[in-house]
Amino acid sequence: MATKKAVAKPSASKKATRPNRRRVLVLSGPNLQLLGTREPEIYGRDTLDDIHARLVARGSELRVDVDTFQSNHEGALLDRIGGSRGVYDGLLLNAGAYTHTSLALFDALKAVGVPCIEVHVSNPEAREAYRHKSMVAPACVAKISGFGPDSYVLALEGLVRWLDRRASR
Ligand SMILES: O=C1C[C@@](O)(C(=O)O)C[C@@H](O)[C@@H]1O
Repeated sequence: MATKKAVAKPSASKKATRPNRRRVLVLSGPNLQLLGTREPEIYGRDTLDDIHARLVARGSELRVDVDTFQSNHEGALLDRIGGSRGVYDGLLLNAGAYTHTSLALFDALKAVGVPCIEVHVSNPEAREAYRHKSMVAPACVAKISGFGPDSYVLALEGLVRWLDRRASR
């Protein structure tokens, strides 16, 4: 008697396909090159290079290639965001003081539609009133702030979860 082999049907829950590797661009704005010596009681003692090294290491555990960029110039940040569509799966953006002023950064994020997590080392909402308003927040999928230099790594982990969840929908 011929026996039928059971063939497993793909279930809805198996739909999630995880891409092999992802690419994430980490952008830091004005004065963040001074981390390490800048008001350490607020920002801690890690340099931006320390943070970038940790992001690259965590990224390789998460199968994410991490590129990093810092600039004090709004236009340079805009150029990197503007060139990110189709190149990067996601962005992390600590726009520094431009967070509170830059309609142009908001517009750039909206224009490219690449998912972005807003990042802050400090917790701006717990500081001076002029830091409470974020121009970029409405163009971001989430925000991580107040964890010191760990904010960047937590934001990378959060972005990966966000991308995984989107891929499984
Ligand atoms: O430059 C910065 C750093 C910051 O973005 C942060 O990472 O905590 C917070 C901003 O208010 C400030 O202008």
